[in-house]
Amino acid sequence: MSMIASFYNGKSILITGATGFMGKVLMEKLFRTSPDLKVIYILVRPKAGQTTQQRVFQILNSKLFEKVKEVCPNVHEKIRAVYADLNQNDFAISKEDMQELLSCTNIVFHCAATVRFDDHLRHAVQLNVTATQQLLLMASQMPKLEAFIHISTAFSNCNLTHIDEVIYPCPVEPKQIIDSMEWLDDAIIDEITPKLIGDRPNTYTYTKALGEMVVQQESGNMNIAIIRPSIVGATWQEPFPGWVDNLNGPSGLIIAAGKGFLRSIRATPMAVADLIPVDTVVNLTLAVGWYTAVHRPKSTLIYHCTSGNLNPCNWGKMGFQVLATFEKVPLERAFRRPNADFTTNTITSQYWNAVSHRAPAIIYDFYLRLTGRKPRMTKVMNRLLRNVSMLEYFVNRSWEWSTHNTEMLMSELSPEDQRVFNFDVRQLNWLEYIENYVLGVKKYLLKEDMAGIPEAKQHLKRLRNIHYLFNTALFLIAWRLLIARSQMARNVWFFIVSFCYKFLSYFRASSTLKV
Ligand SMILES: CCCCCCCCCCCCCCCCCCCCCCCC(=O)SCCNC(=O)CCNC(=O)[C@H](O)C(C)(C)COP(=O)(O)OP(=O)(O)OC[C@H]1O[C@@H](n2cnc3c(N)ncnc32)[C@H](O)[C@@H]1OP(=O)(O)O
Ligand SMILES: NC(=O)C1=CN([C@@H]2O[C@H](COP(=O)(O)OP(=O)(O)OC[C@H]3O[C@@H](n4cnc5c(N)ncnc54)[C@H](OP(=O)(O)O)[C@@H]3O)[C@@H](O)[C@H]2O)C=CC1
Repeated sequence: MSMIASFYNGKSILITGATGFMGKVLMEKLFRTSPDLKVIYILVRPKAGQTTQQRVFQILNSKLFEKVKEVCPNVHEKIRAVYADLNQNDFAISKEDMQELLSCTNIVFHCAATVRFDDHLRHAVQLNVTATQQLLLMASQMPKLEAFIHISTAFSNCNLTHIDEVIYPCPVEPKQIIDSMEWLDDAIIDEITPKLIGDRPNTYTYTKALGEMVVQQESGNMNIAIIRPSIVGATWQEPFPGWVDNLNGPSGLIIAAGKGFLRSIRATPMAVADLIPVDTVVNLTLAVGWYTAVHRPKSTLIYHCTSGNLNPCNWGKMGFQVLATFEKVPLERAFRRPNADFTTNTITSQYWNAVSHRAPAIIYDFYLRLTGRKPRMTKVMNRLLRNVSMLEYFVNRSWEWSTHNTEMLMSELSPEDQRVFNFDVRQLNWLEYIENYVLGVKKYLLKEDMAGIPEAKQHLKRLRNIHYLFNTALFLIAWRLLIARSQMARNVWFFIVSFCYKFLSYFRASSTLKV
């Protein structure tokens, strides 16, 4: 019997961010491996016209939870959706709910965050720093609390190249930042944001670093641990390979590439692509929850959940495998044939953006106008290129994360726990994982039917013919313009034509002689 699984049985667990990518996989695994847990409280806000209950209902009835229903048929009764908005004071939780949470919770998993790179500093601080502080305050009033697990990111210190499992302080104290956000207006915040984030690329990584400082400062005598995953990707094994449901990280780029919108990127092919499957992160998180509660380490331990130092893969290999999978399993209704040119040079990248991205969009919009439709491709392309430029920082650098605590924890697990809560990324076969990732993007994210593959392949053949036709026409027009203007070009042209004529005459004569 798994020690970790039995540890969670009978427990009341509080999860923030349970409606997010990682939160859903965390809940799924908990219910599947510890079906006798007491209750999972999740802090949920209404969203997109759905009440909190409707959101939970939708999650529990999704494909991800199919296996859970077999092992835990009463899963609906074991999940308690608590109305909460982490942007509000006391999270806008009702008094009764708060009372129940404070008196019953044994373990807290804090996953909620804003992961947008371009979020306004005020909002990013509110969610990634202030809400973390408030949640810690709540946790400190929980008499039955055994462990508080905070999910951070391996990129919270991406301004460094070698990162240890320690907290690196930011120059300005989080408390000062929180206070200043209350009285500074947006214009001033915009002005000071670049100075505050310093050599970090965005408000996300900066506020996640501040969040870690808050955890350290407010830990009191609670058992706390911090997990730092790198770029979280689709599931590797559980509950089935390739599950993914949002566009963050590489998923959005995989779609953009598969649909032929994005055909080149400023990326370093040899740079380490530090991807980590979401089920690996969840397994480590549950193991850390158990270890922190049972072994009560004296200080707050930080666990890097990364792949680069144990089983490195690079962006070049990843891009190649993504394309190879699209050869076999193309996406439907592609705009152009998929391609992946990686360039490290800014000028070359701008050239490809003009030729490979903007020009086809303009031509397509022209065609839409001609056929009486509203042009839209240029707008889509500009937005895509803006979003891609935000990711470029991460695909042109390599980082080294030490993983002593993660490896120590692995060695502490029984063979059964190492199997059930496997986070040993050395066993990951990248080519297989990427292929499943691409298939998962097609099936679970785009909801495309596998029966449509022959039609998708046919469509790509048509696109290839259009491409050849277009290039031939372009060449002929360019050549015609050139020979109209240059004597030299005319001489070359007559030389080629007479050479071809002589060659053909000789060929015909020699074949006649043979007969
Ligand atoms: C040559 C081609 C190369 C490709 C080859 C194949 C690819 C494989 C090789 C890959 C090479 C490159 C891979 C790059 C990987 C990048 C790594 C990223 C590094 C992460 C490091 C940090 C890790 C973390 O800790 S954080 C988690 C990651 N966070 C993110 O990824 C956030 C990034 N996203 C954003 O910041 C924003 O979403 C942004 C700026 C990209 C988009 O903002 P924008 O304002 O343009 O859009 P929205 O208005 O927000 O949305 C428009 C529309 O889309 C819907 N939507 C947005 N996000 C999501 C989502 N995550 N899931 C689902 N839907 C989403 C949104 O609802 C809107 O829909 P509407 O219907 O219009 O409302
Ligand atoms: N994805 C990645 O590549 C990585 C993620 N991480 C970290 O992992 C954690 C989980 O990330 P991930 O699952 O990918 O992120 P998602 O964006 O998928 O999920 C974020 C979660 O936070 C919730 N949330 C956001 N704002 C509020 C609010 N005001 N009130 C209540 N809930 C709110 C969201 O709820 P709602 O559904 O209502 O919006 C959602 O459940 C984060 O801490 C992130 O920093 C770390 C490294 C990489």
